Formats: sequence, C-alpha cells, structure tokens
Amino acid sequence: MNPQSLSALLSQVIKAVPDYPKPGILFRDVTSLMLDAGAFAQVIDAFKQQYQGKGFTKIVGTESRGFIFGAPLAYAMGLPFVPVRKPGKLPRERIAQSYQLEYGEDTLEIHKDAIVAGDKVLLVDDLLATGGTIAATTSLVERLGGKATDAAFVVNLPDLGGQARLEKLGLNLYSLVEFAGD
Ligand SMILES: O=P(O)(O)OC[C@H]1O[C@H](OP(=O)(O)OP(=O)(O)O)[C@H](O)[C@@H]1O
Ligand SMILES: Nc1ncnc2[nH]cnc12
Repeated sequence: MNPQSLSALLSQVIKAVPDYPKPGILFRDVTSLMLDAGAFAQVIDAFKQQYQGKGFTKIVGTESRGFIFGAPLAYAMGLPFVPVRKPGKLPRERIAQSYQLEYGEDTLEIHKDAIVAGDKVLLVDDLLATGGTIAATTSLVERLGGKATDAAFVVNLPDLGGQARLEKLGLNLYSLVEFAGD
C-alpha cells in the first residue's frame, strides 16, 4: 500500500476520544486500529519495508503501546526485541530515567544487559506527542553504550513538539499518519 493510502486508512481506523484521560486531551486510540487485522498488518509491513537492511541490531519498544508494534516488527525483521518498562516491572539489574508526559510524569527502566556497546537501535512506539517517552528511551539506550539512530511511530502529533524535540537529539523519525491541530 502506498504511503498516502496507508495514512488515509489509519486516519479512519484510529478513533479520536475527546477529554481522555484528562480534559483538553484528544486521545488517539490505536486499539481501534488493532481491531482491523489488515490495517495492523499494513503498519508492520510499512515499518519493515522502511528499516529492513539498514543494519539495526535491536528493536526497543516502550511500555505498553510500544510493545504492540515493536515486538511484531522485531519478529518480522528477525531482530531481538528489548522492552523498556514502567518502574518495578523488570526483575534483573536495571537503570532508570524519569520524564514528563503530555498528561503527567513517569519513569522508565531497561535491563542493563539488554543493550551492548555498538548496538544500532530502532525505537518503536505507537505515538509521538511531546517526545518525552522517546527522549527518555534514547537516554537509557545511550547510557548503556547503544546508538539509537531512528524512531518509528504509527501516529505523529506534530503540534505537541515531539518531532522538533527528537530531531534536535539527532534522531531520524518516521511516522505513518499525522494529526495536526490536536
Ligand atoms: O511523546 P510523549 O509525550 O512522551 O507521549 C507518547 C507516549 O504516551 C503514551 O504512552 P503512555 O505513557 O500513556 O503509556 P501506555 O503506552 O502504557 O498507555 C504513548 O503510548 C507514547 O508512549
Ligand atoms: N493525545 C494522545 N493520544 C494517545 N496517546 C497519547 N500519548 C500521549 N498523548 C496522547
């Protein structure tokens, strides 16, 4: 499917929920996309086409919606998948990074042995808003000696500033649909 058709399909299947989880937030709900098996497959295929053969050694997905797209992409590309998790969920030695969200504050953690020096990492998440989640994830990867060069999203909300923030960090960004004016 060409990028324009995929973007049009995604803007139909991703439902918008006003005032969730707080007044003033327009929530872009990817669970309605996952109910459409064909659209879900198109997302994973588009990511694979974008990144296959580019030398990535690991895919890192951020809890929880980053797991939904990151893990099937890792399977499709034959790469290891590394979960970055909310606090208290990883059982072995780990490092932590705090960050601001569009609607709150949180901390993320990664297992110390999940990234090794020289890893070339693709970050995957469902949605880019302020960029706090992926900035924190980039920092976790780089503190362990990896290089996070690229980040892939289903949805980009460019008005919330994440795109500009992550580009300043030197990340190459790729998203399948943009919603401006949120
Ligand atoms: O660009 P940002 O401003 O950081 O926002 C985007 C992040 O916010 C959401 O996750 P959330 O923390 O709500 O957790 P969830 O995936 O577990 O729902 C979303 O899945 C992204 O990870
Ligand atoms: N507007 C939004 N919709 C869905 N997930 C989000 N995560 C951060 N902002 C969001």
